Amino acid sequence: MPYSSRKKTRWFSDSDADRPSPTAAKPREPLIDLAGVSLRFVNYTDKAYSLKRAVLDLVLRRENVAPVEDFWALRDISLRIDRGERVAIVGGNGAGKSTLLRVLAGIYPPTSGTLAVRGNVAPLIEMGAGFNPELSGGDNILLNGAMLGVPRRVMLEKVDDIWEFTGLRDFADLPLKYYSSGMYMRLAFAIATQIDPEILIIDEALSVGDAVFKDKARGRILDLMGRSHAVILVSHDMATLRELCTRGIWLRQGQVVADGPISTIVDDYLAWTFASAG
Ligand SMILES: Nc1ncnc2c1ncn2[C@@H]1O[C@H](COP(=O)(O)OP(=O)(O)OP(=O)(O)O)[C@@H](O)[C@H]1O
Repeated sequence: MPYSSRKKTRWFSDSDADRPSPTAAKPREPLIDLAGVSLRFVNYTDKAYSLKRAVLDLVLRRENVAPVEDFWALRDISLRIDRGERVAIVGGNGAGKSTLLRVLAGIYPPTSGTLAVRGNVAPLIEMGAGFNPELSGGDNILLNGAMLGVPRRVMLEKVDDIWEFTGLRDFADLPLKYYSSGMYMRLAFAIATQIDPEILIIDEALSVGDAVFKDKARGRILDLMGRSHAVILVSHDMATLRELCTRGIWLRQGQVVADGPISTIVDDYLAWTFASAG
């Protein structure tokens, strides 16, 4: 993935990895380091801003005339994730969880602050976003593989596994536009998980497909988690987070309100949720 060109993102070098930790007896190896990361979305809020006015602005070369409203989805986030950690991000709707994952995956560059990442990142986010509905399932496997940076030769070796896993081999030549949404997600999931990630980022991907496929998908995610050096997981399923994660980070309105052992964070978050609901 061509993340190295992204602004404000520093990628650790191998020499960083070799450097002994000056403090800890058992060195902790940082894989992700965020310092003061904030992210601003610019929302165009003026409902009266019409196409006609946009054309006039263009013709008259008027700039920035549509009123905009800044929205800070992440505010001053500093955190470090070490090798071996399995981190859950919890928080209510709109707290900034998915946005934080996208920053970690290099999809959104921070507006301010710095992000350093060591290792290749596999985001199970927006799976199938690069699919072409006009192409067959088979062609989409190769296309998606290329987008994930997997060489065609390697992807060809995986095709059989992908069809086996999805159970959709009979539909390999069918254009994707004729797949049901469940079939589409199965294929997207199978392709996205044909990778060998160092850092695994998962956004609510534990509930893909029908009951049978869900079990298979979960098994595959557990397998990937076992092979990854660090995992960052977003889910509203607190029981799953307790089971799979070691550490929790609680986000509220784009800020970290608590960071600690998973059981403490889930307990505190649930207590706060019920207290604020009642
Ligand atoms: N592309 C965007 N443009 C403008 N605002 C956005 C954009 N993406 C997200 N937001 C806003 O940023 C805030 C955080 O969104 P985000 O999707 O990160 O929340 P979340 O914690 O993942 O929520 P949920 O649990 O509902 O999925 C929300 O207020 C959302 O409306």
